[in-house]
Amino acid sequence: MEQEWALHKITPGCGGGRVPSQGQIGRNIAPVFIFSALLTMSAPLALSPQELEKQQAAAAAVRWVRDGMVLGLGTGTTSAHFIKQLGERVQAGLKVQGTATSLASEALARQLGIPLLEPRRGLTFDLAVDGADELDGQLRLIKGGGGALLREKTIETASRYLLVIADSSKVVPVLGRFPLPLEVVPFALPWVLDAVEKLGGAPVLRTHKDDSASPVYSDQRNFLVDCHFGQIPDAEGLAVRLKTIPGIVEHGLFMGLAKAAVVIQGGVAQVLKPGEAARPAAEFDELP
Ligand SMILES: O=C[C@H](O)[C@H](O)[C@H](O)COP(=O)(O)O
Repeated sequence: MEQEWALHKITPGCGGGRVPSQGQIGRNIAPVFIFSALLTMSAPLALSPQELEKQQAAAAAVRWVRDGMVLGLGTGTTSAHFIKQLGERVQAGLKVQGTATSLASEALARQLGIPLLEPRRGLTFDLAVDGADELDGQLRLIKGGGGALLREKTIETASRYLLVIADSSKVVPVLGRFPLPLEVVPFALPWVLDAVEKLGGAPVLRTHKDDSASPVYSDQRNFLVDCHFGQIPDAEGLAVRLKTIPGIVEHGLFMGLAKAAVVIQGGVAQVLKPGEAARPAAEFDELP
């Protein structure tokens, strides 16, 4: 299925192999529907400690959404918690509109009754809320573990405020533990792999977990390549070099975009801002 990646995440440091984040799910079943069903089942599901942290970060963020906001809706498991909680507020009367950063998030938002806006000239966003695969103290991000990096960077560049929501595992001193995702035009793949190796990376074409001959496609029908660079001390420099390689449509380094992050630390939702000490999210009545 085209959207299978929505429930699969690559595992840091293991050659781009991916694990289902909702258990073993058959490839022939649309994951959006499974995920939606899980979110709407009446019997409460036991969430793992990590899922509870994601839910907690999402709850802190949804508290700052106000009537009239135009929202960018992120992709991934943490964003799905946010969309679900936003949907509850919309059902309770909150007036917002949004554009989703993936077909999976769009389907979830639509199912929950969140009004959606199509891409158009001049459309900007008051607030984008999205997860991340890694973030450092300057709020540099690695994103794209769910394959949505191109739409995410597009929407988040058009947003006045990007708020990252993340569980405690996502904060790192230096980016690079998580392999850097690239979206690559299929024709260009061999030369992109050569060029990334010359930059010191170990690129791996993302394939389906149960069929390593079958590449994962992005929503744009491009390939996804996960690049192990080890620590990335000069993320800005690497981003510039990746942009010069023909066939790389986008890379998963997001710099200078996030205004703040809500991260769970010691069980408490903390606000991180670039280069500042953490403060409890509960101290902020409005966006930090
Ligand atoms: O392409 C996917 C996105 O960049 C996600 O926001 C990122 O992978 C984090 O996902 P999760 O919240 O599932 O850890």
